[in-house]
Amino acid sequence: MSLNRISIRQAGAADWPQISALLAANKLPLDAAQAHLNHYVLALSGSEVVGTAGAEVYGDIALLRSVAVAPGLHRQGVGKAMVGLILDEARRRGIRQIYLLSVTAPEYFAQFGFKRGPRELAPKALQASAEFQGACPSCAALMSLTLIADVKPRAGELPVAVLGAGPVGLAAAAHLLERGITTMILEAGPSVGSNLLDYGHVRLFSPWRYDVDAVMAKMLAPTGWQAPPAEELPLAREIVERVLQPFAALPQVTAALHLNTRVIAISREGFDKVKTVGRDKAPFVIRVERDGQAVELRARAVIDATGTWGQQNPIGSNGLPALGERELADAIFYGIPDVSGPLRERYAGKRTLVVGAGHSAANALLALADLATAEPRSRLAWAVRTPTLARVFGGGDADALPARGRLGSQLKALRDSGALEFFSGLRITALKRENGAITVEGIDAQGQPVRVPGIDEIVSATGQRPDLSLTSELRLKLDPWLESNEALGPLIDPNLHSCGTVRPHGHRELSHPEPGFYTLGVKSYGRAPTFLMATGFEQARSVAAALAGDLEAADRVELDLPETGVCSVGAAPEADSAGGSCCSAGPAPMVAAVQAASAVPAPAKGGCGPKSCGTAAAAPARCCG
Ligand SMILES: CC(=O)SCCNC(=O)CCNC(=O)[C@H](O)C(C)(C)COP(=O)(O)OP(=O)(O)OC[C@H]1O[C@@H](n2cnc3c(N)ncnc32)[C@H](O)[C@@H]1OP(=O)(O)O
Repeated sequence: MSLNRISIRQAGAADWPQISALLAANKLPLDAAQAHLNHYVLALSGSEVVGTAGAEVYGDIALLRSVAVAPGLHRQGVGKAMVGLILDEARRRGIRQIYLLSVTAPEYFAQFGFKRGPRELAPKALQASAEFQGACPSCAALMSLTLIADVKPRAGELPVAVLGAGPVGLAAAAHLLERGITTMILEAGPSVGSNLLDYGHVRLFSPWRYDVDAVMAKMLAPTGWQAPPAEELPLAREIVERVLQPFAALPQVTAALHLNTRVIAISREGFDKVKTVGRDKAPFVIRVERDGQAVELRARAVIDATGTWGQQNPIGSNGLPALGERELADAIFYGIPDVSGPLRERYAGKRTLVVGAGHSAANALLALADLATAEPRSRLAWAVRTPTLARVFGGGDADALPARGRLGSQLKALRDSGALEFFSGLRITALKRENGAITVEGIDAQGQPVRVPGIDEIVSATGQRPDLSLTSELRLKLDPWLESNEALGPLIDPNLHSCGTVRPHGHRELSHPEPGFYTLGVKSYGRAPTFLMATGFEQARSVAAALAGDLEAADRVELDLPETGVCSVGAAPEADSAGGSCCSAGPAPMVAAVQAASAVPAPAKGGCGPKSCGTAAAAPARCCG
């Protein structure tokens, strides 16, 4: 930023001598300022510091202080530019309220919207700060400015609740906010993208261009956010770091986002599932657990984008936990363990059985194979329920997502190399602890009993299923076996399709007999393992348009998904939802986005005034600020 020949930049530790000289010349306190320099900005004329402003940040509140401009440059907009910058950065950081103490310039700060208030009402964190503890005199006026208002819907206008702050939930929130719809995002985890972070080490096979929702990108653009390289493949955690966290830091998103808020159940106010008359007018009631307390929130519509990651399928081939599975839980990892990172010791030198035929299993097997190379005592076994492996190995070079094709080809090469014991057509029925190891029991493709003794660890990559307990009091229409939205079932049934192309679909397919309730994202596919993040973004666009009453846009669904290269005509060889088939792009883990480095904007920077009381006209000896 430059005002004629004045430039403004963030302060650094090396700037302290010039900053302290300017503050002292303006009789502003130095106490504790140096500790907050990372939230200070400077105005420079050449290399000379001619202005400064700073903030002390305490969670989601801040104290503006140290606003000073060299006398020869007063009233040229330097102060305004610095304060404006600090307020913008504070909003971006999610600071809800900013305070200041000033003796000389309350009227000056009033032009930014700061209002005076009783000093006793300042939050405790500020009361404990150096300025409140004596650096500013007791007569300094307390002023405050609300940067992010709490989401309180206007009378009669309840928010739309988005359940889940993963990529699709946040995309839905982006589309709703863009349309001016009051939105409330409820996320069980402590961070946005909590599920993605669970397998953050996994490289996804969809390049960035499929992994960033267009409206999220549009909302991020004014912050200086840079889209990641379109053709690069992200790690799962990079999607969180490079897209979801910067998006969540936008003030309007921060204001709508409730972390650590687990949805327990959803119903309609005053209506159980049976009662019909007037049902469509009744608000939704969302029961959540927050800080150990059950709380009920109201919403005019609900978008369930909670995914399926929290509900891992069991190992038993009949969909029930294998006999003994629960008792052996400490030796079973459900998902994709980070064997080259924190879990290396758990698997090094062990005999590990991977169960599952999807991309998650492939990732786990390839990582364990690398570990076995480094730790030759490690041994690897792989069990799949299907006797036919064409879909497991995927379309290779014919796959429109090269990384997805490569994953299948690498897995085939590993199997062909003999580096692993391979059990195809194994339907696991029981797990037992025998002689200090696990014995796996099952039936082979010919119906003959199979026993695999001597397993130390099991990685279960058998896919996920939706948690339907949240919605048991709502009227949903689900596919009887996929538990997907009913209308999507025939489009994605792995018994019928071996192909990744899903007909474009939107709000109509995603709605239920329960008016105002939509299932989006991986959960809309139920147990079908073929969901792509890009599908979810289009779902979000269509549903937000429908909720805004823009049916023309809502019905104009457009979806261009990459082919798998293993499309077959007619029925697929065998349905096997275990851990994501090679249809489409597999479960969310394998599908999403890019690589990292936090794109979260730099923290806010920002001061009290003279250190003693008196009127400004009397030019007090100590200013505050
Ligand atoms: C929270 C704290 O930091 S409190 C400490 C405040 N700082 C001080 O007291 C140090 C001495 N003062 C200064 O350094 C400067 O005068 C500042 C920082 C208050 C203002 O910076 P400047 O760059 O001169 O102001 P800027 O150009 O941004 O704004 C000018 C406008 O504010 C108004 N203004 C400037 N100072 C004051 C003031 N003390 N009270 C009321 N209005 C003021 C001017 O009338 C002008 O309005 P206009 O544009 O309509 O003419």
